[in-house]
Amino acid sequence: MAVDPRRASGLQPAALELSGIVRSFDEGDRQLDILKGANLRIQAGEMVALVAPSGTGKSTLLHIAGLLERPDEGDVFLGPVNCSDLSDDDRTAIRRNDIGFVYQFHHLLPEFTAQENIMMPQMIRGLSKKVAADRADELLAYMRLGERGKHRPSELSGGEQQRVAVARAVANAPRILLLDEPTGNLDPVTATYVFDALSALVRASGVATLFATHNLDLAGRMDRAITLQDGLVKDL
Ligand SMILES: Nc1ncnc2c1ncn2[C@@H]1O[C@H](COP(=O)(O)OP(=O)(O)OP(=O)(O)O)[C@@H](O)[C@H]1O
Repeated sequence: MAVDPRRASGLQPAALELSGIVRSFDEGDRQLDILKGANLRIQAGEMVALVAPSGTGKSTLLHIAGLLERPDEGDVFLGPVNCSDLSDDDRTAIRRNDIGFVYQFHHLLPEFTAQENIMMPQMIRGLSKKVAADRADELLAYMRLGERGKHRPSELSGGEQQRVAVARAVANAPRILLLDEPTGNLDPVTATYVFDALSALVRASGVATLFATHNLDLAGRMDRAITLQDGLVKDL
């Protein structure tokens, strides 16, 4: 795997670093320049809120950080590894093993129970059913969902579904956790409850977390908040 020599020596690398990210989209006869050299560093165990108006590029930044898209220019480092140099197969392996995603809508598999949904990414990784089930039960208990493991998503409340989605995202103990409006569909009390459970998990696991939200109360409870302005990351 490609290790960038500039990162392998000297200062401890950030868990996630975006460097000079440029991304544009063609819209008919004009070009939308969404990211124009964005830089961002997140340390292990750090929780960073991304708060910016609709259409400024939050999802685009998360997709690039999560190796779902390649930028037009710039580099994404996970620790010392420059992911820009990697093949699509290597990027997929990193995405599966080292990065967790949570979206506004839970995207749980409807025909499987909460426990099975949390087992799924572990079994795709090659862990045994027993190991995956034990880890799922541990995460369900951590998210205070111990009684809900055998329920299907349709039998859970919105807040419970999102807590299962968080548990699934961290099932493989990722180094990076990316959340795109995970509480956007929840009432404020439930959003706070989901956030509290997530935040305890982040603190306990040391995962580097980037959390896009419009909820300023939640943003204020994270280590720091950033925004996107004119295609660049700025402190909020
Ligand atoms: N694949 C694409 N093709 C063309 N335009 C795109 C594509 N992806 C995003 N865009 C455009 O880029 C801009 C930024 O989109 P993005 O989804 O990143 O914004 P956002 O800040 O996450 O917005 P929201 O808060 O509404 O989810 C929007 O104008 C969007 O229409």
